[in-house]
Amino acid sequence: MTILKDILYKVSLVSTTGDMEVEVKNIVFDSRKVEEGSLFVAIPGTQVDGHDFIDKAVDTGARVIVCERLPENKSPKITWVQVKKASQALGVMASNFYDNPSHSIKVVAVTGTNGKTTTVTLLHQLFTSMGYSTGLLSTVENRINEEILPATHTTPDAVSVQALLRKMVDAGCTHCFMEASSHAIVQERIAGLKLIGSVFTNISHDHLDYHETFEEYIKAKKKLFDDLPKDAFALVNGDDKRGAVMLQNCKATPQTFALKSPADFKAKVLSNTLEGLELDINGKPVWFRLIGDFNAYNLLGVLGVAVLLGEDEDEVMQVLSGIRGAKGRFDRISIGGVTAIVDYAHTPDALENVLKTINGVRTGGEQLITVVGCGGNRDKSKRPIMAKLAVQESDKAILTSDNPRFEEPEAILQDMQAGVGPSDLRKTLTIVDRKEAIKTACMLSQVGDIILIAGKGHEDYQEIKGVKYHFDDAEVVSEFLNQLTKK
Ligand SMILES: CC(=O)N[C@H]1[C@@H](OP(=O)(O)OP(=O)(O)OC[C@H]2O[C@@H](n3ccc(=O)[nH]c3=O)[C@H](O)[C@@H]2O)O[C@H](CO)[C@@H](O)[C@@H]1O[C@H](C)C(=O)N[C@@H](C)C(=O)N[C@H](CCC(=O)O)C(=O)O
Ligand SMILES: Nc1ncnc2c1ncn2[C@@H]1O[C@H](COP(=O)(O)OP(=O)(O)OP(=O)(O)O)[C@@H](O)[C@H]1O
Ligand SMILES: N[C@H](CCC[C@H](N)C(=O)O)C(=O)O
Ligand SMILES: [Mg+2]
Repeated sequence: MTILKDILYKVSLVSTTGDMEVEVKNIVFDSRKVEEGSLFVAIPGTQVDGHDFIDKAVDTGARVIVCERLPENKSPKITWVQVKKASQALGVMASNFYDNPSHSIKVVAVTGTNGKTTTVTLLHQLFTSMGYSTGLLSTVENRINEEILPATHTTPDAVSVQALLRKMVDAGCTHCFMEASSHAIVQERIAGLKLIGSVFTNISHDHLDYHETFEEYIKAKKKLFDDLPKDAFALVNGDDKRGAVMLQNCKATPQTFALKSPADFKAKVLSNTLEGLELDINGKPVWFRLIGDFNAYNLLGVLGVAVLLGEDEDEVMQVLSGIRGAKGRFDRISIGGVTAIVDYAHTPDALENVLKTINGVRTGGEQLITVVGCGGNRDKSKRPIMAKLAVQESDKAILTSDNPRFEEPEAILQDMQAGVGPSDLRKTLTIVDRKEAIKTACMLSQVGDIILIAGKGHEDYQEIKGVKYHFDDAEVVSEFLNQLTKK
C-alpha cells in the first residue's frame, strides 16, 4: 500500500492536515535517509528527539510528516499527521505499507533474558528439517530459508521487521521464528505484527541501564503477552516465578513448560554430559546434542511451540534430537587435549549456568580457566557479579575486555574487580587485551583442561570507540592452541 490514507489504517490519529491521497515512496524514521516522497516519522529517542529533525526531513524531500508534536510553522506543501505515540504508529504504518505480511505467515516471538537465540534457531532448524519454508529473525542472523541476511540487532527496527516478513511471505515461507528483545518491545519495533504465539524463556538481571528497575524490565517482557490476540498461544517457563506474571490478564491460550513444576510440557533430565543431554519426555528417553540443564528448558519450549503449531510430538522429538543449535552457544573446540568452550554468556544467570554445567560434567583432575569481560555502555551493575561468579566457579579466571564501546576498558575492569574477594585474588588475572587474555589462558592450560571464553559467542568483532574490529574468540583460541600443540 502506498497511498497515505491506506497506510494510516488502524493508526490512532490525533489530527491531520493536507492531502491524504498522497503517494508515499517509503517510510523512514531517520532524517538522514529521507528521499523525495518519503514519509518521515519523528520519534523521541534515548539520545536525541526525531522532532528536532523535521525541518531537515522537509528540506530533503519528505512529503508526509508523522509526529507527536506539530511544529509552529507547518509547510502547506506537506501532509501533517499527529499521533499519540509515533513509535507505535511506525509499526502499524510499516505493516500496512508492506501489505500486512504477518497475516500470511505464522509468526512466533520469543522473549526472555537468556535463551531467545537458541530457541528461535532450534525452531528454524526444526521446521526447515520438517520440510517447511521458514524465516528467522535473530541476534546471530536473519534467514529466509537458506538465504542469510546479516542482523544488526536482536530484533530489527519496525520497518525492517515488516520488510523482512514481506520477503519471507513472497519466498513462500509459512513460519517465522523471531526474537523479541525488551528494547524492541518498549520501542514498539513489533507494533502492527500479528503473532500466532509468544514464548517466555526466563528473566534475570540485565539491561537495568535501559529499563532502570527490574519491575520495568518485567513489564517490558509482559507487554508482549498483554498484546497477544485471543487466538494465539502464550507459552511460558513454569519454573520461572515470572512465568505466571506473563500470563496475568493475557487473552491468549496459556501454556507452560517446566522441569520442576506441573506443566503442559514436562521433562526430566536423565543425564547431562559434554556430549549432550538425555531427557525423559512423557516416559520416553530422548537424546539431544545440546549441553546443560538450561538447554533442557530451551528444548522443551521448542517442543511446546511445535506441538501448539500442530506438529506430531514424536516426529518433533526425533528431528530435534539431531539438531545442533546456534553458533557461539557452548561451542566446543578440542585441540591438543585441551577443550575450549566459546559461549555467549553475557549475563550473571547465563554465566552461572554455563560454569555450573561445566563443573557438573567435569571428571575431576582438570582445571577450568575462564576468560570473561563485560560490555561497555551497558548495565554496569552486572560487572562485579559476573567477575565474582567466574572466579568462584573456576580454578583460574582472566578478566578482560568484551566490547568496550565508548567506555575506557580499564574502568570496566575496575568495576568487575570490585566483585573479587581478597581470598580469590590469587587465582585472578586482569588482562585488558582480549587476544592476550585468551593467549594466556592457552599458555596456562595443560592436557585435559577446559578453557571457557564467555561473553561474545558468535560475534566476529570487538567494538571499540564506534569502530568494529575483526575479532573471533573461536578463531583466536584455535590459533593459540594449534601453536602450542606444534611446539
Ligand atoms: C538504546 C536503544 O535501544 N537504541 C535504539 C533506538 O535508538 P535511540 O532511541 O537511541 O535513537 P536516537 O539516536 O535517540 O534518535 C531518536 C530518533 O531520531 C532519529 N534521528 C537521529 C539523528 C538524526 O540526524 N536524524 C534523525 O532522524 C533517529 O533515527 C531516531 O528515530 O532506536 C534505534 C532505531 O531503531 C536503534 O538502532 C537503537 O539501537 C541502538 C543502536 C542499540 O545499541 N540498541 C541495543 C541496546 C539493542 O536494541 N539491543 C537489543 C538486544 C538487547 C538484548 O536483549 O540483549 C536489540 O534488539 O538488539
Ligand atoms: N534457557 C536459558 N537459561 C539460562 N541461560 C541460558 C539459556 N539459554 C541459553 N543460556 C545462556 O545464555 C547465553 C545466551 O543465549 P542466547 O543467545 O540463546 O540468549 P538470548 O536471549 O538470545 O541473548 P540476547 O539477549 O543477547 O539476544 C548462552 O550462551 C548461554 O550461556
Ligand atoms: N544484545 C546484548 C548483547 C551483549 C553482548 C556482549 N558481548 C556485550 O557487548 O555486552 C546487548 O546489546 O546488550
Ligand atoms: Mg539473542
